[in-house]
Amino acid sequence: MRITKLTTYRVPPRWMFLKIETDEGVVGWGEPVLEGRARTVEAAVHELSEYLVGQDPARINDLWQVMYRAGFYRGGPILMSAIAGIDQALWDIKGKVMGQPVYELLGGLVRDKMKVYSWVGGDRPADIIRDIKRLREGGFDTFKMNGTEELGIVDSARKVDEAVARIAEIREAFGHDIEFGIDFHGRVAAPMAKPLLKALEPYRPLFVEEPVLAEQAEYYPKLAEQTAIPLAAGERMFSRFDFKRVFQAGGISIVQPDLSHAGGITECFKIAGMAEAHDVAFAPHCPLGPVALASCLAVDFVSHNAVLQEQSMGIHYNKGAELLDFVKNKDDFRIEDGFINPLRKPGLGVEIDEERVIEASKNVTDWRNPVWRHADGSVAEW
Ligand SMILES: O=C(O)[C@H](O)[C@@H](O)[C@@H](O)[C@H](O)CO
Ligand SMILES: [Mg+2]
Repeated sequence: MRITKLTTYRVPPRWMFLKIETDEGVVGWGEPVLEGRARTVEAAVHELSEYLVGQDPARINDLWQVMYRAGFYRGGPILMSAIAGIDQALWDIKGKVMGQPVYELLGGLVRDKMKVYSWVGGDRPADIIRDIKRLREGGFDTFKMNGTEELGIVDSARKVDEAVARIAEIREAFGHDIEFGIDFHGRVAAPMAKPLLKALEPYRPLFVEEPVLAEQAEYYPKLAEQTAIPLAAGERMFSRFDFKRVFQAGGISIVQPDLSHAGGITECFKIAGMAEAHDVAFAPHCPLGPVALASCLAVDFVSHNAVLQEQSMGIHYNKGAELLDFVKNKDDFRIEDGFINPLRKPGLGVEIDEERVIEASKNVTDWRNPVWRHADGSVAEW
């Protein structure tokens, strides 16, 4: 079998799908995208396609190594997102050729269902109580929310109190009948992470995500020393080589690589194994589309230390399209009591509605995250 064509489709809300065709008619789908940089990743995919066309799609490991190593420069969000989507599509092809879901090719199920969580409260964490009440009716009991709005490198006790009051209100309303992660979203600098974690401690969140930015990873073990709250990070780390330093330094209890940013199934399966060796939980980041989610699930269902899966149904980013709008087999993604079942169809288990994808790709705006500024006009982490 030979790869014959790679076609990319940028679609709302901010995703990109990749279709890889072969000379035997088997087609694989991937989701190579970096939120806000879809066109850049698209260019990287098409640069890589110069090598890929004519190659045997079955040789995923060799193709991965060539894409990672043979361009001299390596790693980082753009290239690793391009590789991720191509890798996903190659696994989709392999599964379809062998008539098996990808998780079977990776050794079979370690669990019967996977716990998922839902975002609440949006960019500026408001209306959280309302969102939680609504989602609980849908069977969710685990959530994630932003911890703060703009926050200065050093900021006031009042800002800390505002952030904590929101969490106190949630515990007041729901007690420990629900669990939630708090995403600091890179908005909290090291000087403020300490007081914020200390003030949040009594409310026992399930985890705090990106307690500081990935480029400040040396603070993870220091922050972990001062708090019992499990710390999570990973959406802005892009390969085993990024994660290995975090495992060596310690401090992170949950790693959250993104299957569409960290080299795909081939790479994230290895990251999950590295995490297990360090007694670290695996909880893939996935505020994206259905192929990204299916790729997460393929690794979740074969990883003993997979604990929680992010999914984007109802997320504040999904303006213009929802998670399953481009999927024919919507029912396979049904979430019951906060769990999702394995996608049992061959390959990734996603039947893409190609006509709808093509239609949506004709008139797509380029999503950009907002540029936030502090009161003094300086740039604020979003
Ligand atoms: O945890 C999450 O989902 C992420 O922090 C998410 O909010 C960002 O990755 C966003 O998608 C970037 O544009
Ligand atoms: Mg996050």
